[in-house]
Amino acid sequence: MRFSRQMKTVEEALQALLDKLTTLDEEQVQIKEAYGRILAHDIVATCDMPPFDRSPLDGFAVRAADTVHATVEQPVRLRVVETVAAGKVPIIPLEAGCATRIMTGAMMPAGADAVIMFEQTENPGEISEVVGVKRVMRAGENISRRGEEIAMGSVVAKAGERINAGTLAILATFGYTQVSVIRKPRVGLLSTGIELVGIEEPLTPGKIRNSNTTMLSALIAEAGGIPVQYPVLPDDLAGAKEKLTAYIQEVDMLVSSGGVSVGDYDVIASLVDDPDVELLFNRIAMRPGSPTTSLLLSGKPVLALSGNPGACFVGFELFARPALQRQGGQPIVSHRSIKAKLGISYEKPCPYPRYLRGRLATKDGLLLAQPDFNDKAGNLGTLKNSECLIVIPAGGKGKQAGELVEVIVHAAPSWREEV
Ligand SMILES: Nc1nc2c(c(=O)[nH]1)N[C@H]1C(S)=C(S)[C@@H](COP(=O)(O)OP(=O)(O)OC[C@H]3O[C@@H](n4cnc5c(N)ncnc54)[C@H](O)[C@@H]3O)O[C@H]1N2
Ligand code: MOO
Repeated sequence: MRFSRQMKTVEEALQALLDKLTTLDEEQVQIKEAYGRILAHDIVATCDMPPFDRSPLDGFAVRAADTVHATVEQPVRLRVVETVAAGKVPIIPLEAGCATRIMTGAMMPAGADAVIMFEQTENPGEISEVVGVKRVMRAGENISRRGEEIAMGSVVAKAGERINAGTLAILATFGYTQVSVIRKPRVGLLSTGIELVGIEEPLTPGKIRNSNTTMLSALIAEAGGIPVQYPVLPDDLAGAKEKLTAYIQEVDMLVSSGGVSVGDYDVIASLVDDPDVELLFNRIAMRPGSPTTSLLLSGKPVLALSGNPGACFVGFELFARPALQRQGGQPIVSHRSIKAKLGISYEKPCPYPRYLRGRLATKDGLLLAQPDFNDKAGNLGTLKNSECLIVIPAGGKGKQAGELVEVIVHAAPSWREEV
């Protein structure tokens, strides 16, 4: 059975997983802790912005009608009745022949309908009881009107958006001290295999250090989840299943690495025929990571990635990140691929689509996708350089430099310029 199961395409497998996932519930966080979180609801403006008519300049609030004869040679002289600083309320309504000295951000006095900047008046550096206006003003000129940017009640940020510095400026301006966000998915992390030793342990023959758990913890945190690390799974099926069943009660998803192929000690693989699990997929038409498996245990998802670090990384990007995005209420980023020109020919034949790690670069202003040739599934030295997955379609020919390829961007591109 384990050797004959039908393969799903990457798209079919991802859909099968996403179909089983729902967005988690919401929680309230203080605005100080909200950076990077996902909004659970639309945010509405609680007042107009600006909240009052204000001056965008340091200058004089005037009545435009008073300035119709003003010229540089013959300025119109107005009596200065008051000075208004930002934060103060003007008390003297402006009458004909008068002006109010006004600072940037200060409230407009009643009766004024324009602001002239200091630089367009006589003796701009001087504080005097009379101001000489050197040009004609239009009614409404240089006034930021109440609500001109944002009207009270309008939606200023949408559910599902990630809170960034700009969102925080909006929340602060509208007086939100707390905000409802989607709870972060708790992701249990497991690895399998008695060859694995801890980072601090010495290497003895046959052993390697467990690098996947540390790598996956970072990827989970980066994707908005909370990694919860569990001990390496025992390599007997009954023991492993018991542990998995206990761990999954404490988290929203389990992600494991290793033990999914057809080896004698592949405990996750042995679970796929278990009547207590609902198998979503097992073996995918892709390279690397074809043994990637997913199943539901106690109704919650287990995503079993390949043990090979390169395949584990690619499997995370293609399946775990979208799954976390779905649970975390975010848009599914891998559904949006872009097209770029392949920078270097990739001619390795492959019966399945190949997801090459790579990076985005520019040459003469054009976008290039540069594959990483150190792409054996067991290699890990260049995982740190990956910012995208370049899709090479199945078939014997691969793709030539300059051909358009599909690219799934998973990290902020560095846009290095190729020379
Ligand atoms: N007869 C077959 N053998 C294999 C097949 C196959 O189809 N038929 N598929 C190969 C492919 S493709 C892959 S990928 C691997 C997947 O193996 P598993 O996911 O079961 O992983 P393991 O066998 O446990 O380990 C593979 C490799 O990765 C190392 N590893 C495991 N865990 C970690 C970790 N946490 N940190 C660092 N490195 C880890 C492990 O020592 C192995 O070297 O199977 C092929 N075989
Ligand atoms: O997933 Mo295995 O990498 O496909 O080598």
